[in-house]
Amino acid sequence: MRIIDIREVTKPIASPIRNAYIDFSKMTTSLVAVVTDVIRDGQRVVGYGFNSNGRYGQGGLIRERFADRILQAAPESLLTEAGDNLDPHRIWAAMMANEKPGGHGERSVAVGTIDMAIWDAVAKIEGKPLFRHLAALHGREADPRVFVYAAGGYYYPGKDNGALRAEMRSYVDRGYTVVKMKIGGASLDEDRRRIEAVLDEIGSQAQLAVDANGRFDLETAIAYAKMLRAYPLFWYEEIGDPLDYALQAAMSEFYDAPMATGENLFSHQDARNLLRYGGMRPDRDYLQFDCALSYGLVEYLRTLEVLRQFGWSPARCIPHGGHQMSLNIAAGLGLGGNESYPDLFQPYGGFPDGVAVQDGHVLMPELPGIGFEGKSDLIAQMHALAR
Ligand SMILES: O=C([O-])CC(=O)C(=O)O
Ligand SMILES: [Mg+2]
Repeated sequence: MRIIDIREVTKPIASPIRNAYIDFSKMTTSLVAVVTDVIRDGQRVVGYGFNSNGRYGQGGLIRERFADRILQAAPESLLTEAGDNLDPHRIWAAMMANEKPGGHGERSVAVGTIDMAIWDAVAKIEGKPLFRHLAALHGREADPRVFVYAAGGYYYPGKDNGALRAEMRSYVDRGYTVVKMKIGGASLDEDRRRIEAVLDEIGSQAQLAVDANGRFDLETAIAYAKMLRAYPLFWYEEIGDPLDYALQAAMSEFYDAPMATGENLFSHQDARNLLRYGGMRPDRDYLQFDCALSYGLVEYLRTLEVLRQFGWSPARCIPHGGHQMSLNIAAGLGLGGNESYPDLFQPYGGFPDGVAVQDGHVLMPELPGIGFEGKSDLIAQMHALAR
């Protein structure tokens, strides 16, 4: 059993949207295929991965460092002890040979993308959905019913509050019970009007989360906290710079209701610093680490271990990114749910065809691997790369 090829291509996921920090007019993602020599049900096993959204394609790093290290390793050194499957942990170690610690820049995205494809292949070789395989590995009961929330509410050229209301209404009509919108890309007064418009639209049918995308300094963060605490928000997200743990810690004095952060922390060491120094509260706050951006599931398992050491439940994790990989981790390892972007970043995000949101939850279908084969627009792109 061996990996015979790793292919990658950069794909556009551009749209005219803007958050408080960036626009997505040139956004891309890397799509990766890990081709094995294993045959299951008459088909070659190929694992697929991509890197969520927000960090652009990582083809240079994948081509120049990480894919070659896997392809050049002795094939048997990448297998489980029993030799009956690929071992994601050993493959991870091969990828990270000769990489210094710290400075967790975007190599974590390149590694996370390949890691997703490896786990897809592993679960296909097992002939199981990844969430069932993960639950079995960890001696847990899988729960195929996963909470999802609808992320959107971006700043958009020409979009007024009427269009924002219509967008949020459409999420509620599609079964979501929590919706999210951007803040910090307009004045505080304008954001207040946007929030009030959305709250008026969704009424008691759903709750609203707001996301500042790391834009605020402490003074602005506090000014917004004083405005926001008048509303019954689901969470106040990524308030200041992702690495400014002192700012995050200070916010707990000004904001009692739930806060969320972590989508731009890319290692278990950074996650640990957040828990050590960020004043996050395990009884109400949420952690949004996205494995696709942060060295993959092999590293995410280390992050979950850090959480355990600090007294946090995995149920406080609702990852960023809206991809099926995190859905599987949620269903298999008991995360609190997953993000979803009903109208963005297609075909990469979302659910297998026919999976509908009901009462804010989806039911995972029983597809081998991550489940990409169940999403026709996505698997068409994947098959074009390798099959
Ligand atoms: O706008 C983005 O970069 C995405 C984001 O923060 C989120 O989904 O929470
Ligand atoms: Mg965010």
